[in-house]
Amino acid sequence: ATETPRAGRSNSVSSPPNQAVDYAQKIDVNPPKGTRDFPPEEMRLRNWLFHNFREVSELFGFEEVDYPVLESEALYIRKAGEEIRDQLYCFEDKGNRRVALRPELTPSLARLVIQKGKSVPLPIKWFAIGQCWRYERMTRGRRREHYQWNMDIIGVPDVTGEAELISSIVTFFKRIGITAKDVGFKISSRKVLQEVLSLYSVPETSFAKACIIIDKMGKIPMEEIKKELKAVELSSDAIEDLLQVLSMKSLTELEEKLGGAGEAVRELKQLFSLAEKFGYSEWIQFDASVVRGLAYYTGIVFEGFDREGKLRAICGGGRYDRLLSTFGGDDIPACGFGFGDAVIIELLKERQLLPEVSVEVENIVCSLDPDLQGSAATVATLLRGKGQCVDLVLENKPLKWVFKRAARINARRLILVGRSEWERGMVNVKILSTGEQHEVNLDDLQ
Ligand SMILES: Nc1ccc(Br)nc1
Repeated sequence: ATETPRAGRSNSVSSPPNQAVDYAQKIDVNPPKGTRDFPPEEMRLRNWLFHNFREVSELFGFEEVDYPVLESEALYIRKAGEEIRDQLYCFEDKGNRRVALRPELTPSLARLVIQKGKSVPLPIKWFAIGQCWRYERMTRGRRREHYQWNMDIIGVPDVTGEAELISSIVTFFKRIGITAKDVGFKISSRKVLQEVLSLYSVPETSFAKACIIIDKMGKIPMEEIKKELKAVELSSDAIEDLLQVLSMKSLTELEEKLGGAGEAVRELKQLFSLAEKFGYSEWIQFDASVVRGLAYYTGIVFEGFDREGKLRAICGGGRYDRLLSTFGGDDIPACGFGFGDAVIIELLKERQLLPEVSVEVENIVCSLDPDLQGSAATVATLLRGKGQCVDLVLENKPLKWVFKRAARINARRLILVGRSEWERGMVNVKILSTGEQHEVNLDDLQ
């Protein structure tokens, strides 16, 4: 007898032939398109990743929060042409409410901060790990859900906020074995765009739209970028100037263009200076082409990238000083980032850095005599009471089957409850790695 893995569970208890059964249509056992199951091995890897997200967040003094995966659609109705808006997983519920599966966590955070109002003193430092959704035409075969780790600082206007957030991500990367040779952060500021466009009479409403268009650089042809920028009322001169600035990779170059008096250059210089103090200068670089694809960013923006250039952005974030006021809240400065659960795993695979997350159980307990099943339960409960993990064999199985299961679950010890030993208050303990076996008095078992 072996512990036979079964492709799909056959109906072990067959219904009696004369009983009418409704032959339900065989269901599709795969999860909905674009979504994932997390069977044990994948769940252990996910738990390992989230454990590291949590450990770093707590190391930085952040408190964990969460919000409903279902939110009012109104949280996401932004008119800047964002992909996140086009792919909103939204519908009308049975109460005729327009609702959406959250595509990101930041609007929920803004909603909760406003709800809490003065009852939560500033600065707020919250983190969350939540599943986010998009309705993507499956033609592109991309996922429709992912888990995002977010850290946000509300109420700190200085770039010390952004510097702290980048430090937390660097700390995370170091914890899991990623170095500055593997990844870096491209850093810029939307104030660069703002200061260039301020040289031209560009309507205020064009700014966010222009950012979303520019974020598509490298993803769609440059001619299309220019066409879309013209459509949001940027003149040809403004576009040429903008594209020239966006190609800049040095703060010196930027300062020559914008001068040193503006906020954009001053804040970026301050951030790079703080990076020295935090000790992560080798991880960051100025790159004016970084604007990120969310309309609400107003200042510093950054994204983590893999230096081999094979993968999509690993994480991204920035300052969003206007989001709370656009939701009717006070004018409170804020910054934060989002870090998805997919690209990082691809990167770890690429770098052979995936952790060993095998299942490990301290004890497997079984009785060889059907009359001693209860005694085995007593032994299991005694060990569990001492904090020991026990896999209790719940049916009368041959020893060969027990050994096979013990090997599969990586059990360290096999506790055998046999009649003659039990009558003497003893059990048989076998160390499975060495085969060493000895009798132990139940009172001494630990
Ligand atoms: N916003 C968002 C949601 C879900 C996935 Br997968 N990617 C991006």
